[in-house]
Amino acid sequence: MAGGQLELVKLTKRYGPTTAVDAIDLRIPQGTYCCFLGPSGCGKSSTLRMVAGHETASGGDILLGNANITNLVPARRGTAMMFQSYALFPHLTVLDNIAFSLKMKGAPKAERYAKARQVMELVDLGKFETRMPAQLSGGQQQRVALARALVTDPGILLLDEPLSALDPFLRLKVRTELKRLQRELGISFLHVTHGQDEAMALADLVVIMKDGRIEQAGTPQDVFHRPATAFVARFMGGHNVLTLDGRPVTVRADRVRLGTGGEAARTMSGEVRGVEYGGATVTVVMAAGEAGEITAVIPEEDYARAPTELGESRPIHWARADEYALAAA
Ligand SMILES: Nc1ncnc2c1ncn2[C@@H]1O[C@H](COP(=O)(O)OP(=O)(O)OP(=O)(O)O)[C@@H](O)[C@H]1O
Repeated sequence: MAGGQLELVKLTKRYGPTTAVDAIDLRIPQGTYCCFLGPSGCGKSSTLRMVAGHETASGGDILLGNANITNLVPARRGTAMMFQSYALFPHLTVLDNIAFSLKMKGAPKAERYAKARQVMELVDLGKFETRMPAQLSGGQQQRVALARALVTDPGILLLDEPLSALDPFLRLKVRTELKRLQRELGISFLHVTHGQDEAMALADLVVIMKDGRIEQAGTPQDVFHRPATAFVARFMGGHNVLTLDGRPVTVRADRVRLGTGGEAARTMSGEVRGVEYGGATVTVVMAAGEAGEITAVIPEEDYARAPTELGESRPIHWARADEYALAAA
């Protein structure tokens, strides 16, 4: 399947009185790894389910390539979805689980198995073809689910929290594998996640949602270095959101330093409220009067030269060039 650009135009989902997705516009070029990020209930899954066709749109359009797929049945869209629960058939072998959707499409047996084996190689499942799902580890079951979604040659792969059931070690490993697969296949992946780190590591395009709307869509560098709103800055973490000279600004925590700065810096006094050792860095939380609470993340060797005491008053500073103006709330 060619796939092509995915475009959401004023896409809306209402459940009774609740507007879960509020007229969002988004363009995702072909071959993009796109992560949807946001707090619980912001509408990420509803958006994904509308693209998959598992949920009807209450308004707006979904365009894939040259086709308007808004009202097509899921099997006709050229999309495939990998579920968090994997949803494997317990009584079918790995090979039959993966070949199943081709059987539904009426493909002859030899063709289904050849295609299923090709996809199994892609996700490194070759030696498990005769196993039943119960005889596989969680990570292997997940690869079966992934292969099953890919066997129909989708133009877009949709993944709803695909890594959340895995332990941290496996999560990192599968994350790398997903990225490799996406690059190899050249199709877009739309991946819903709660994890900022996961989105930063995987995405070409990060879409941050809040209350059914897109708060910001951009590269990981865009959303981290240039958060559009206080919400994005706080949600991505690593930022101080402050009111300076009467306007909302953000200053990255790793740009704040202890001590007095030069002329190009803004220096203020803070009282040390907390110190947390983090290995390569030390996090110091200061109460800075009207500016509010300021967090500084300092390289360990800098901190070791002038350690702080709780309750102590200390000057802190940062370069004015590191202040980034936010849109007013
Ligand atoms: N089938 C449904 N019926 C009624 N309300 C629903 C339904 N599904 C979702 N909602 C509501 O729509 C809003 C968005 O839900 P959605 O599942 O899209 O959010 P989400 O960002 O994916 O959340 P989470 O991260 O918790 O999965 C929520 O307020 C939710 O309660």
